[in-house]
Amino acid sequence: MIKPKVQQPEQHICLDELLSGQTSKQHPFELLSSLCEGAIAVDSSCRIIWMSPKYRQLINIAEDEALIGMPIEELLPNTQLPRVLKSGKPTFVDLMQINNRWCVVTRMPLKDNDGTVMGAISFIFYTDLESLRPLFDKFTRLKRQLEQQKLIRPSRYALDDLIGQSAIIQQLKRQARRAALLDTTVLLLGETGTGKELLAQGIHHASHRNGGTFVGINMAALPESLVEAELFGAAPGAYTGIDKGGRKGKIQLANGGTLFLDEIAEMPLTMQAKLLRVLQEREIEALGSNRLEQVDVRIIAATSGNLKQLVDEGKFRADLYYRLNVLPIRLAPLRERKEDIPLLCAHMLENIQQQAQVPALALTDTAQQWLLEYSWPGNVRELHNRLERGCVMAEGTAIEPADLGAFDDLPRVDLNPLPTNLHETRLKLEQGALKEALQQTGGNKSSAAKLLGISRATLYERLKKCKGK
Ligand SMILES: Nc1ncnc2c1ncn2[C@@H]1O[C@H](COP(=O)(O)OP(=O)(O)OP(=O)(O)O)[C@@H](O)[C@H]1O
Repeated sequence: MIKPKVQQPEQHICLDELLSGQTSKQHPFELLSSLCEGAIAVDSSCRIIWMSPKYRQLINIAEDEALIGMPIEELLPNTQLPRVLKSGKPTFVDLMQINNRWCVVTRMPLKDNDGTVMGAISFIFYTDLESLRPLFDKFTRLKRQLEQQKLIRPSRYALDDLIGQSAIIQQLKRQARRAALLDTTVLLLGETGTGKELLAQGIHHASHRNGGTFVGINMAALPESLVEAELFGAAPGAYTGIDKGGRKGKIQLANGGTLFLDEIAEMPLTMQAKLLRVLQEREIEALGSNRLEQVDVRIIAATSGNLKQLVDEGKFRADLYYRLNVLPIRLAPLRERKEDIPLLCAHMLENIQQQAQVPALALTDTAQQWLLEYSWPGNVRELHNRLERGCVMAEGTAIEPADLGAFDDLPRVDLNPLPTNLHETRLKLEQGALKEALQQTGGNKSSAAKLLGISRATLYERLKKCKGK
């Protein structure tokens, strides 16, 4: 059955009627002005054609200041009236901050009898938001929840996402699978960028807790004053700015799931005592509360430092260290498992090229060779960053060592034209020649040595000398 078309009432004001006063005996703009807390109208080019006295007061504009004809965006940079003009559609209820006061605003297009948009008008209906308090409270609560959700890092990775064929990676995966079954506290030890967070997510994913939440928090990124409320939550009224219902901490948010404490060595000593109670008693006490709450979380902690040494120096609680160190798992640096580099590169290049929608770029043989020779202080994260850089910098169809930043840490050659120490000058010239030769040969050390007329061994020795400078 064909439904009859329902005519929607047009939601706009007819400008001709408005300006000719046909809508009322009173001047139409005066009528509008009396209905609300302020109103402003613009023409089709977004210039002000009228403003009510109350609106002037609201934005602190003197009565005699001439504003007619001025582009509205010069006066109110955040105005939404241009949008209404463009779309020809009204916005009925919007919140807008004018002079630090929240206002409820309604905006309507002004149309002529043919329906052509000739301008737009904005009405401020409320400046006292007390009557809207419940709506406002709900808005604030939802906004805060959203912010908290953003802080919760969802478990996006499974153990299969850990790339590598080396015996080290295979063993790491086996250890992680066993840890996932055991539900005990795990301590991940490894340099920056070795994949500690990735592994923590993988363990959560493979555990019976995978229906719960994975909550990650980086202790190094939190100011000390916020650690307690962030981790343990805060009772209502614990300090100003806390919601009526109090605030949940990360431990509560991870209830039933896994809490990942990254850079645990940075945790302040006072908080270490509270964390110990979580591990021993499985209970927490929110900031400003004297009530204990039971929690069921699995803790995975991680550090790139030496926790044992911190214990010996009195900077980390020994009892907490032993509680965390139940199942330590070491993640080897990339330089100890270089055989994983080709596979990692293949996966990463595919991802980068897919995401950036750029044509496929391969690595030249010399670039591959350089990747295997480099020491990778930033580990897998650095590998990813260098490949991303390579994809951006490559000029031809393949990525050269220079595109990966291979020669960045060779010192810059800056020759002083004035006579100076002969030894220094010779060294600088030598550095320049080495850098130039490597760049010309795309990083191929044998070719560079040939070009310079020295042996490969001498080239290595000179390079070492340059880096030491
Ligand atoms: N074996 C791997 N396979 C695939 N990607 C990896 C691997 N290891 C690390 N990565 C990637 O490298 C980046 C760094 O990993 P992650 O953040 O887990 O390291 P981290 O050890 O927690 O670093 P930090 O100590 O600096 O926080 C991430 O993008 C991660 O996905």
